[in-house]
Amino acid sequence: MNEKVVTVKNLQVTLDVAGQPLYATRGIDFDLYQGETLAIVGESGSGKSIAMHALMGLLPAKSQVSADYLQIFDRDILSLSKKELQQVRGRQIGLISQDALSALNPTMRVGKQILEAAIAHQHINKSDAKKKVYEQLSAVGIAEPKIAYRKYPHEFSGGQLQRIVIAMALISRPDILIADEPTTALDVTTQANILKLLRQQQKELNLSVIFITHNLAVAANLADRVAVMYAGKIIEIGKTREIFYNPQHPYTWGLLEAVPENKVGNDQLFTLPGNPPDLRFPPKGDAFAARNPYALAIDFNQEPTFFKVSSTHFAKTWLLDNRSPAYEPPVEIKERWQQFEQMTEGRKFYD
Ligand SMILES: Nc1ncnc2c1ncn2[C@@H]1O[C@H](COP(=O)(O)OP(=O)(O)OP(=O)(O)O)[C@@H](O)[C@H]1O
Repeated sequence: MNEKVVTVKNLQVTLDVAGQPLYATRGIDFDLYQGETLAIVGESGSGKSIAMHALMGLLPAKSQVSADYLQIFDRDILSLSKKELQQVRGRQIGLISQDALSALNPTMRVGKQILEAAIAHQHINKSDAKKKVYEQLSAVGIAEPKIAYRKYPHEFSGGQLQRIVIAMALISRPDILIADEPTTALDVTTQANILKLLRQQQKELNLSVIFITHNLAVAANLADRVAVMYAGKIIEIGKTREIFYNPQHPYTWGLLEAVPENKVGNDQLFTLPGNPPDLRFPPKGDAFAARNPYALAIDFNQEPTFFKVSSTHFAKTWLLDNRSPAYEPPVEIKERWQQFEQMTEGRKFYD
C-alpha cells in the first residue's frame, strides 16, 4: 500500500458564532494515501471546508479544535507553531479554492505572485524561479507564458485565472493538493477542462488530492475514494466504485438521486427534501433521521457506528445492523448506474 500522507482521527471543530458554539465537525476520521484522490462530498454546511481548514491550521479565531490525530505525514498539526504551519502550507499543501480571484492580489502581475510563492518555499535564485514560473504556466495550459507573466488578474478569464491559481499552488511541488470546489464558479466547458488539467497534474506530479465538492458527478469523474459528509460527520466512505454502485446510507442514495442529469459540468445544487440540522443544536441519534424516509425508531435516539461493508467501505446506518427489517434501495439509484458508467468511461479506479 502507498504511504499515508494525512491521518485524521476524531477531528472536532467548534466555531464561535456570536458567542454560541457551532459544532462544525463532530468527530471525523479519514486517511489520505500518496497519489490518490479523495473526494469529500456533501451539502452546503456539512463541514467539508472547515475540516480542511483545520488540517491547514487556518480556522477562524475563537474556534476550538481537538483530534486524536491530525497529521500530515508524521507531523502533528495541532502542535505546530504559526511559522511551522506556514511552512507546511507552502511546502506540503497546495490549496485551490472556488474563487480564484480572491487567491490573487489584483494589483500585482500574476507572474510575480507565482514567483513569490516559488521563492518563499524553495531555496532557489530569482532567475531560476522565473524560468520555473514560465514552465509552470505552460504546464497548466497558459499560452505565451512570458506575456501572461506580466499581466494582471483582471486581464484573464475565469478559467484562465483558475489555471493560474493551480500554477501557484503547484509551483513549490507540494505533496498534497486541497481543491475546495475549484470548478463551481465556472461554466460547464471550462469546468470540464479544469478537471482534466487537475487529473493530468495529479498524475504527473503524483499528488495526493483532497477534492471537495457538492457534486457527486464531479467526484465520480476524478476520485479514487469518496467520503460523504453530513452534519459535521463522515457517514459513508469507500472506493468511488463502491459509493456509486453499492451505496449503503440513505443520505448517499439521496445525493445520487439528486445528481443533475447526466452531465459532469452541470453544477446545480442538491435538491434533497428538507434541510440539514442547525449545527448549533445537533440532534440526538442519526442526524439525517428527520429527512430519511428509511429511518428506524432507533435512528432518532442512538447514533449508528460505522458498519463494515468491505475492507475499504464503511457506512454509518442502522439499516446495516442485522436486526434491521428488510429494505430495498430506491429504484432510481439503479437507473443512475448506467448513467455513471457513461460519466466515468475510461476512468481507472483503484481496485
Ligand atoms: N467563519 C465562520 N463563522 C461561523 N460559522 C461558520 C464559519 N465558517 C463555516 N461556518 C459554519 O460551519 C458549518 C460548516 O461549514 P463549512 O463551510 O465547513 O461547510 P461546507 O460543507 O464546506 O459547505 P459549502 O459547500 O457551502 O462550503 C456551517 O454550519 C457553516 O455555517
